[in-house]
Amino acid sequence: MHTKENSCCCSFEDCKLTTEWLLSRTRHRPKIAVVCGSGLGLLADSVSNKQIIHYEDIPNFPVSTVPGHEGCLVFGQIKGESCVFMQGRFHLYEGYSLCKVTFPVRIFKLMGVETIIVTNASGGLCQDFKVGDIMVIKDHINLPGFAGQHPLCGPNDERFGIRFPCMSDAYSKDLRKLVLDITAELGYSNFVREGVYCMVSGPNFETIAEARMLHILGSDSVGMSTVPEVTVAKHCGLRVLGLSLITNKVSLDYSREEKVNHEEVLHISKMRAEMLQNMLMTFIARSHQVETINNNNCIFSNTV
Ligand SMILES: O=P(O)(O)O[C@@H]1C[C@H](O)[C@@H](CO)O1
Ligand code: HPA
Repeated sequence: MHTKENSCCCSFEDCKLTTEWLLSRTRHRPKIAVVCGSGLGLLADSVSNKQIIHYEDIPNFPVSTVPGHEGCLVFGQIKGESCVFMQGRFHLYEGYSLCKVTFPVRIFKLMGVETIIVTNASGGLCQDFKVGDIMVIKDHINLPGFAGQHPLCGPNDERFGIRFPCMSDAYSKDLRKLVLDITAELGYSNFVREGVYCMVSGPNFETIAEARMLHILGSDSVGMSTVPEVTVAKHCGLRVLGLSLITNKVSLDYSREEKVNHEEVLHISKMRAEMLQNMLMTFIARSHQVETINNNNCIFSNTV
């Protein structure tokens, strides 16, 4: 029987059960995982030798409830590199605990993944950003974490990672450099930026006063995901690349009339997915150029 309720399912044994289930159903052994943000499921289109497994069939996995998040794992290869795409992620505002939201990250680690690429749609706070820009995430602000909504709260299992992980280097400098080199080669530099992503819980978009506050705090973009996944990935020693598509400009000005909505977010994501896909394909093909350092605190690596 698969449990689909929102009980905590993140014990090492639960993760092991799900991992063993997946390993017994696929011959793919991915080294790279990609989390597709809102409307970005198309990123998995270029995968060859595809095998699709629906979340609802996977023991302990949550299911997607948000439009633009399909709800399946896509295993396969990109330019000979074995990868898995999460077409659809989980959010705190859906009612899932952060332990459920980040569950797939630990499964990827147990399956042997070394690098995770986390993508999202976000609102631009930096006044220089334009709709359609792609922001390479260099750092984040974990706003829900400040209020105790943190995926690592609770007993720490040392098999995943240490109690007090360092987050000052959560986004690999080497991977950021590689992706920036690739964007220059592709001629994309005029719409690729670097910046700080701030997570809010959602589900409402920000008030103008909130947006002004986030901007003053040093956030270049704001969204409702990514930070829990990145935190858990760093905790268990995965290398992280974060890419944020700016789908709307967040209003800091009471005189502006535009109003953001989810349909617009999905529309812009779909329009830009091809560019992001080109970046990702080249990045995945060349990611082995960046040496794998086990920056981890985690002692299990492939013990399943
Ligand atoms: O999953 P992501 O972070 O890409 O989704 C963003 C944030 C909300 O879920 C939604 C708002 O339109 O898009
Ligand atoms: N705010 C929060 N999350 C978002 C936004 C935004 O403006 N755009 C896309 N996701």
